[in-house]
Amino acid sequence: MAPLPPPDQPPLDHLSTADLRALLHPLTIRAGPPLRFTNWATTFSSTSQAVFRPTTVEHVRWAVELARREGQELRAAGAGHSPSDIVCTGGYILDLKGLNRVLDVDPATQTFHAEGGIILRDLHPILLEKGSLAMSCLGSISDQTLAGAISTSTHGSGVSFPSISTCATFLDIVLPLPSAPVVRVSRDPAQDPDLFHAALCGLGAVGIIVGVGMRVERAFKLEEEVFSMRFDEFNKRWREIAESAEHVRCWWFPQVGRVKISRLNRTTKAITPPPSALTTYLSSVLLAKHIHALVLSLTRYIPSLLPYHAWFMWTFHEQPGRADWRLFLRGVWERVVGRTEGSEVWPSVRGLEAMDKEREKQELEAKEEKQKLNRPPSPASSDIGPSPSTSARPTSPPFRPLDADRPSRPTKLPSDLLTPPYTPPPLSPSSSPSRSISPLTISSSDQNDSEVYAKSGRKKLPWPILEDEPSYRVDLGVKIFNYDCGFPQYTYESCVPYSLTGSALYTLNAFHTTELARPGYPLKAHFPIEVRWTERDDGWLSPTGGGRGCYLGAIQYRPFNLPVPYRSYFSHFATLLHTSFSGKPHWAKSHHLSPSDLRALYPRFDDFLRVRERVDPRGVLVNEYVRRHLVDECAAGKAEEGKGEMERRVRRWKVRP
Ligand SMILES: O=C1O[C@H](CO)[C@@H](O)[C@@H]1O
Repeated sequence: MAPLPPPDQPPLDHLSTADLRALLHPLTIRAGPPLRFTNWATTFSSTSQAVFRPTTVEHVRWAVELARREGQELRAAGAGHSPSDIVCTGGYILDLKGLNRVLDVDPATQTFHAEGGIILRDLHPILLEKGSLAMSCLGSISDQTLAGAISTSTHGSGVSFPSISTCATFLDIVLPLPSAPVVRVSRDPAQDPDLFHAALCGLGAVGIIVGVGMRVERAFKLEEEVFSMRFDEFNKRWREIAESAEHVRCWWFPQVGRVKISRLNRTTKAITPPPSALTTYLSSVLLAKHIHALVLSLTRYIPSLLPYHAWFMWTFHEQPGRADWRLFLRGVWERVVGRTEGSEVWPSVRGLEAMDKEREKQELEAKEEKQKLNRPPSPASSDIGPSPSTSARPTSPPFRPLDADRPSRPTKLPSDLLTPPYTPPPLSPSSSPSRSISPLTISSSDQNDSEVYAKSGRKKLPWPILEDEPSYRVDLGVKIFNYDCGFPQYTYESCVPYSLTGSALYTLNAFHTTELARPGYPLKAHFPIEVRWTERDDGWLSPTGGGRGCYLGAIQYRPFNLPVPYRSYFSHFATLLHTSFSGKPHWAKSHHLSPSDLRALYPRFDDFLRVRERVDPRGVLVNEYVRRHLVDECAAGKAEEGKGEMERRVRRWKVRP
């Protein structure tokens, strides 16, 4: 392990525990609300002994050393966004948000070095101002800290874009070893690459990430095209769609049988004017927040309203075409007569038989796919390999690239990102996928582009690919990647191998459609289901560490912060994806897999545990989350007993509901 330069880390042995406490005193909170950690979704909270608010790496070392000497549990807290108990502890919490400096931005190598506690939202403007740089891919929000996003393998969407942590070039980590050393780790064989690969999705269990070196790209604008499709068409043509743009993300409304698709490409076109303040208020605040929350709170008592509400929100808020009451009324009518457009699986006996047959076929495919997973990956392919069904399926005409009539643009990152085993691209500006654009100035060629776009961009594409007008907008990358995720929510997300996307979607649709047909809609599922694709990466515990993947995410909103039923729905959703498709849960989202379940999914699971034991032999960083999912089969066993665990947790730290 390569320690940082010695002046940064004098040994701590000369300090007694009392000295450490005295040094930490001004940074310590021992009373009041901050002692109660609550995550963003207000779904998990814990009361700790003390919260430390370090502003320097030295402060972090003192806190880590104190916890190690006292035998206290210590967990790093970032922005608290994770909808899980990953941070919860009755011991010490290290609130890293004060460790938020950007130490270096280098436009020449397109890299930066920042402290781990910086929130992504605060990092973006600094990268832009200091180096005209931007992160290559982001998820739907930038509310997480840099270290938090790395530690949980936070992802965006794009078949050529791996998770955020893959862009890390080095990490500075404080270890809970004697004297709390700070080490710099990287892919370099001299810089403990094992610890680096463990820390790329380290779940706060392999040290405290205080510094991050990261590869970025020249700041860019994105053009977004939004259109919608019937689910069955989407289910057949998902691969064409996923590979048709740099970033593609989809929101599926199972109650409506349609999918909203957003395709993003880098562009030099002019930024499009935002909608008026009134339109934004009516659509994004009044409708998407207040009315949505009001109806969802009613559906806690009358769940049969949910499918109608899905049609309402689809018609008036989500679908890219013009809002039209007739569309909503058609949805209501279809619901009344018991059929949902866009689904090939009708809830009739005939439909259910067909569904069972197809299900058997899917299971067989999944089995074959699982067997393939156990074989070493072929060096020629970046995903697990095409499934027999998907490769033999092209019954429809090829998906027409939506910008066929537009100037061509780069669509992929360098091919060395796609070839396993993963080796990071050299940090030379010439290897960057980006182009020299200034996002803040609109050149005359931008204006020309804009005219071309205005003339050719709004063509209606042929039935049945597009039934409504696509909509377009251009803005800075970050403003397009991120969007308002509404209000607090329970979420569950699972990553299935890329080639199983179609089968997994089919199975989920069969499940939703069957449940939709049951009187009173006991499934009580909200909407939408998010569908996003991510390239293979090299984190040992990254869900896409073994190959390109498709993330499928369910959301149950908490209107006005009220609890809603979600366990039964998420448990079906999770079990379907885990058992039939080797689905790996997103680590930041609450799940029930035990160490042995996870060992079967991750070939480097035991390597991770070995590294963990090496850097944290006293288990300072082991909280209940880490025990349950990584190190203690017994803790997980108790969790699987079901309610027992939940009740115990409610006593130790209140879980709502
Ligand atoms: O991935 C996701 O991020 C947002 C915010 O947590 C959530 O809506 C979605 O599942």
